[in-house]
Amino acid sequence: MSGSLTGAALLRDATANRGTAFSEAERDALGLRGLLPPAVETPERQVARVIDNLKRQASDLDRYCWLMALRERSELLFQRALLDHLAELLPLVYTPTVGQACQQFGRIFQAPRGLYVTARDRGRVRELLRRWPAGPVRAIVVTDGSRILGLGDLGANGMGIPIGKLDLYSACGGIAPGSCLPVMLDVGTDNATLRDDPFYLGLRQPRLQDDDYDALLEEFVSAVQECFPGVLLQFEDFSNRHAFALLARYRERLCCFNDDIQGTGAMGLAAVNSALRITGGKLTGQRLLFVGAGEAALGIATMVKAAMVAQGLSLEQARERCWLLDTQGLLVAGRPGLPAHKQPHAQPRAPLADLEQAISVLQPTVLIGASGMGQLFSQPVLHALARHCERPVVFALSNPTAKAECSAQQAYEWTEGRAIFAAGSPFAPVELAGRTLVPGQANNAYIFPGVGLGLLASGATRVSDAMFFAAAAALAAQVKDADLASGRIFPGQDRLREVALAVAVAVATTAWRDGLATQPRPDDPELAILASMYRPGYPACAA
Ligand SMILES: NC(=O)C1=CN([C@@H]2O[C@H](COP(=O)(O)OP(=O)(O)OC[C@H]3O[C@@H](n4cnc5c(N)ncnc54)[C@H](OP(=O)(O)O)[C@@H]3O)[C@@H](O)[C@H]2O)C=CC1
Ligand SMILES: CC(=O)C(=O)O
Ligand SMILES: [Mg+2]
Repeated sequence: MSGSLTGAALLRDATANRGTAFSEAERDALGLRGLLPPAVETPERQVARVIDNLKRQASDLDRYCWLMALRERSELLFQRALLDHLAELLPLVYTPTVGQACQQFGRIFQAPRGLYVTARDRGRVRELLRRWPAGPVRAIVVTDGSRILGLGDLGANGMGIPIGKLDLYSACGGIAPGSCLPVMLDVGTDNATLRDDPFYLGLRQPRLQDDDYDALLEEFVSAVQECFPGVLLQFEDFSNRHAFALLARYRERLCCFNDDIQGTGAMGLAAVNSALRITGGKLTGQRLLFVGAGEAALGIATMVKAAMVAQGLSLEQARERCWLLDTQGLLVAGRPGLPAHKQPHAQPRAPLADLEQAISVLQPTVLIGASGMGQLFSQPVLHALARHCERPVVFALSNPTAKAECSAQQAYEWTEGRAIFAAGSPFAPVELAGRTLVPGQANNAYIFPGVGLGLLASGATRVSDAMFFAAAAALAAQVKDADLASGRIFPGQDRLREVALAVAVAVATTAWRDGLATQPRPDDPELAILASMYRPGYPACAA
């Protein structure tokens, strides 16, 4: 309960309000009688009303708005509905609808949420952070809005992403919403359409560059360390112009990680390993072709190569099995202007210009799209893949749905139902030749909530690569034979909380093993972490 609030003030406090679930006794003790309709309802009945209302909305964006408005009335009911209907509501608070919400952010804006630190706040960032009213902050998700899903630079509209990611921290990772802080670093936007949009809510100026950008980031991270000691900082949807450099700069300074590089890396490694349980192949025998050579692709390629090396290949041999293609063609050594983050992935061979040619020549067994470009996996591309590979693995990781490199229907149809398909955004099962094929959702949502929980449970001071390998193994171990039998390489979204617990135990165990923890190791880590997880319960009021 929020302090000693009573009466109308209590009903207006979103963190404390339970609406019609206040009991008869609470209504008397808290001065609520007369301010509520007489029915006393169970949380289940309240959630049923939420679902009923959502069904009656005209569009998913309307459903998103309805849920955000609900949260302004009762955070508890919002969280309860999300937890009880995770698979159903995930596509609303997360991809794909959150993408639309970000695009329309200024139009659908109802109430501020989270913290805005802007280019104009140089010199007073600490002051802003100290202004945050909610309880002790344990987890921050921060973006600068420069690469929101596959939608590009959305400036301050990108705030929908940290909000959505933190909803999953609570619903899946069991981290209390009151200790989660979404942050928008508004450094301007290079999206001229947005800057001209009358409803745009961010700074109408070009993005800060170079030293000015770095100085604001430095001030922000220092202020975070000072104001919220021990906090976990997740970098999200920064463009690759800064993402790799920021990770390198800060990973040894505080407990932080980049979800798009590292979280996606762990998810991708687990996804490939799960798919191989269907094909019966070995990781060291695969040839992977990534379309895209940015954060997601390089995050996965780095982890896959390390896993191949751990299984006996030399780094050189592992490198020869992972090919990357970007807007300039295949990543080959000696290509002029290769940025530092791409260099370790370039291959000493003649360039190949296009995807179809690359497939014919390299004959990949695993094709991974992380390009942010919808429909790149055309019919000829998937035909070429299926020609040389009996069970091709096809991951269309780009979000939201319209940016997927192909749909589930296309992946199955164009490979005669032989593909093992998963996508970043959810796709419905596909009926083909009398079979029902169930695509998995290959999204870092299967990793980051558990990583966050494990880091906080162990009080980790730093986030290590070993933690992401442990997270990948824990996720892969959660995949059941029944999932694979339907073609789905990950557990259903309704099991995301269970998955997060398993990932958290693996991450925390790594922190305890490697001397990165500040919290004592409990006798039974799984039981202790489970007990620590937030549940949107309705305890009796201290009346
Ligand atoms: N499913 C999941 O869990 C995740 C999905 N994603 C999604 O992946 C996508 C990419 O994200 P991220 O890696 O961070 O973005 P980046 O901008 O870092 O990388 C995009 C890459 O795609 C390349 N590319 C763009 N168009 C083409 C094309 N036509 N042909 C070949 N390559 C192309 C770019 O080439 P160049 O380098 O030459 O510009 C770049 O290398 C986004 O849609 C995002 O939503 C991201 C993280 C997690
Ligand atoms: C899933 C995710 O992090 C992305 O698409 O950026
Ligand atoms: Mg992201």
